[in-house]
Amino acid sequence: MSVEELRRVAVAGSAVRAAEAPLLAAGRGPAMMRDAAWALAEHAAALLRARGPVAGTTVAALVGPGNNGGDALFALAFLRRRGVAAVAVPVRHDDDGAPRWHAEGWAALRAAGGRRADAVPAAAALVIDGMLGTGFAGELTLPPAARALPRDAVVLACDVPSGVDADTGEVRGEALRADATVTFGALKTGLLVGEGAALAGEVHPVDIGLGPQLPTSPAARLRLADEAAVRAAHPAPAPDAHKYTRGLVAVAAGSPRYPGAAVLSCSGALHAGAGMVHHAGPEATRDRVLAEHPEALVSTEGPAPDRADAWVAGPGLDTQDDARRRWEGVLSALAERPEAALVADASALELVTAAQLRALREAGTPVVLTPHAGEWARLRERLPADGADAADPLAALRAWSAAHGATVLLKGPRTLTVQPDGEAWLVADGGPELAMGGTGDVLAGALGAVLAADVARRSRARRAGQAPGPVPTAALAAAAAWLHARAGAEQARAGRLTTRTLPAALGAVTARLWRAGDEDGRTRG
Ligand SMILES: NC(=O)C1=CN([C@@H]2O[C@H](COP(=O)(O)OP(=O)(O)OC[C@H]3O[C@@H](n4cnc5c(N)ncnc54)[C@H](OP(=O)(O)O)[C@@H]3O)[C@@H](O)[C@H]2O)[C@@H](O)CC1
Ligand SMILES: [K+]
Repeated sequence: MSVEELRRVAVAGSAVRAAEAPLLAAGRGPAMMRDAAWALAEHAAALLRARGPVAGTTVAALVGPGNNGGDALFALAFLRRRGVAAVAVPVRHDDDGAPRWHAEGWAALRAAGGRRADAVPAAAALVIDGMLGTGFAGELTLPPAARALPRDAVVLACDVPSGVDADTGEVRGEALRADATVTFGALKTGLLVGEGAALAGEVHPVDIGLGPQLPTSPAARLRLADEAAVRAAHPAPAPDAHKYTRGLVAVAAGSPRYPGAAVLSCSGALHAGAGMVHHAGPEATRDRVLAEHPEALVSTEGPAPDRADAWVAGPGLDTQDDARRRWEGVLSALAERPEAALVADASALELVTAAQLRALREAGTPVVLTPHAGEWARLRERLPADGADAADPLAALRAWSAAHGATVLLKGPRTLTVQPDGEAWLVADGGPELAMGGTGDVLAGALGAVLAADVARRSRARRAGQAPGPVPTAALAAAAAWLHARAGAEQARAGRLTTRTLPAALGAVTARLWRAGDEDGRTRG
């Protein structure tokens, strides 16, 4: 893994340990620890500098029995040389009361003029959490010194907030919340998902030379969506584009009971760059869609099946009425053009069956299901899969996606997308501004646009005699979620609070993505 990739790819804490093992056996342990401790001290100094002068402050560390504590002790020794009063607080003791901690680390700190104490001094401007790292197993009961920290203490976690499972982000007992985490070797999945994400604060990966040893298989990595990845998944239209080469999105959404969903889904698709949107629905929703978007096509059944590049099905369908008929209509259309993609959202998540997913998989149709947490729980209950009830959110998604052959986009403040071969993406940019009715309808539409553009590009490549390769469904879904999250942030910045203006913000974000790509001289799709 390149240093650049270290910022964009996370692996399990246990994978980092496995990568360290051969280097430890080769005697590189002390050098790696020095690199880790140096980086930890640099980040600590940066945190102090943000608040005032570094020299003259007090920094304390809670120090555990293993190498995590060793990192913290060496970091204190480095800080001591910058004029910091460095205090080590051991949290484990032998029967005779002596601290159980990294002996060389303590020797280095003592030689640098640091001291030991039983509790974090009230004067500490910063507390380093060096209690437990990747060697943690089971559950943690916080030691008294950690429990006694003032609520407003600034905490910098060494590698992992103690008590967090670095593989899964689970906290089984107690854990210490951090303001920031400096993590060594690679970003660790447990810092980005589950409770770990909420406890780690800002996460800073540090290269300690493990790159070539880290796993490369998609199922062992979690990739972070960023602008470059999103532009690669959803590039600007080619200069010779016309409306069909940009992708036609068919939208089976909305009902007389929930007409707004049709409008919002169509808006989402149009503002994320669809060449054409065709709304399939009853008169009541068709009229509303046309009133908002005169450029949309509307009909009862949707476009001719060979025309649609992606179907968006589910938002605002009325399960009391004709939702099932409309859903089955979408599946029949897809059966006639299996290379078109399907977004199953909202009501479609209640309707879809295991047999339908199997048929879609066998036909080669890219499928993205878009549950939020509640819908995800119901989906797993209704359509079980071995391993899909794991407490580890990523493992559960991977198990379900592999079993049912569909990509899942799990919505939340941190959205995860996982495809059947285990490739997984994280979109960490979402904020509370998107926790509102209707934002999911916009996302479903945007996802339709991103998938349709990809399907249209592939059709063009096939016509040109090229083999376009497998559909990177999880990356495409992450791209849509990223655009949507950025649109939410844009809304918040502009002081707008209703979902009605979200599609326009999405349009601005998409246009900016494409314009910046032009300026970078990147190729077009
Ligand atoms: N090796 C290197 O050169 C490098 C290592 N690096 C650093 O080392 C860290 C990993 O170090 P590590 O393997 O020593 O494990 P670590 O996280 O310190 O904890 C182990 C101790 O925890 C204890 N313990 C376990 N569970 C517990 C529980 N539930 N409740 C209470 N205690 C529990 C257990 O003690 P036991 O209970 O078994 O007596 C064991 O002794 C890694 O995160 C990174 O910071 C980097 O600097 C890169 C170079
Ligand atoms: K720690």
